[in-house]
Amino acid sequence: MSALLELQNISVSIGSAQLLDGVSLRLERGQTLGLVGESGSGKSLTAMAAMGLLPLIGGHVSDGSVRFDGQDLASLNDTQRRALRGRRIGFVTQNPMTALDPVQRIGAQIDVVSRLHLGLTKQAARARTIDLLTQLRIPEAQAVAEAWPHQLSGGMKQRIVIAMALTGDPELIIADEPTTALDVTVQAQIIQILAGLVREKGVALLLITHDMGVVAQICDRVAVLYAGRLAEEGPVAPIFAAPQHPYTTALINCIPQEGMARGTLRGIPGAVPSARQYPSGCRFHPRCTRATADCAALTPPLITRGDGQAACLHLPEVAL
Ligand SMILES: Nc1ncnc2c1ncn2[C@@H]1O[C@H](COP(=O)(O)OP(=O)(O)OP(=O)(O)O)[C@@H](O)[C@H]1O
Repeated sequence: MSALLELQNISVSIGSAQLLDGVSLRLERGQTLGLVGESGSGKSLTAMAAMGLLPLIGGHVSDGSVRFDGQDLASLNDTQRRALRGRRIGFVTQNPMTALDPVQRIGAQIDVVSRLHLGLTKQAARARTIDLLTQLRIPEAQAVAEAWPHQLSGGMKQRIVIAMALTGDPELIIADEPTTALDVTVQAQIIQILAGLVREKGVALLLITHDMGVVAQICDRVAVLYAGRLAEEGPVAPIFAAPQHPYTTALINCIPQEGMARGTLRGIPGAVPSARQYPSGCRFHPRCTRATADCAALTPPLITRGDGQAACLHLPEVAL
């Protein structure tokens, strides 16, 4: 059976800038794939490519293909692509404020999605809205449906956005840093809600995050992006036990350890280069502790390691 979502060697360009270079991902039904990397590594562009949304920002897939349930997105017209989003693919954005209309009551905003995608009557749509809110353990669902967005907390608003993403009964949910705008205590609840949807409804989840701790908690596989290229990809447990790529190691080392004093959060020295100034060879080499002269000259190919792959000229000798 084909994967639910498959990106095969895609490159993405906006104008003359090539922003993604040969990225491949596979996501099976009922699985969670974490897509990680620092800000600017290409996570959001990958998500937009997966949803066929690149034209919105003037971008396009310049090489490779994006397949959903075996179907090449490039072979669909705009109407078909729109039907796919919202119906079979649900999207949860970073900031619930931008996803909700401040001048419409909550219920009306969710109703409209199921009327549009499922063709439900007004009454049936409202019943479905209440059902979805209840499934997301929102107390007093009736009252919340009558509320305005500004009356709800940030965490509650993000649950509403998740409810909207679920209205079409999607097979895939793409969540782009869904907890960034929320308080730390609420972040864990939202992550648990998403993990629950995978467990209970069997949806596939593409979770974009820069939090490796969350990846370790709920993902089956992880894909590590750096400067528009895949650094490493594979099942979570072996990657955390023995990361192959130095960038993955650096990201794992940034996870705050229990008992660590506040303010001692470690970062990776240096910064992700901008797309117009990608270094030659391995794009991570200027920040890499393992780099040699070769790393500045040669582009490392992706090498299969166990059930995963990593792109480094100096992979550890012992595979997983
Ligand atoms: N519309 C655009 N036009 C030009 N360059 C862009 C555009 N969108 C993104 N980029 C560039 O593409 C690269 C990847 O961006 P992307 O937003 O995918 O990163 P990200 O990993 O999602 O970061 P963040 O965590 O900050 O959302 C960056 O160098 C960014 O500056």
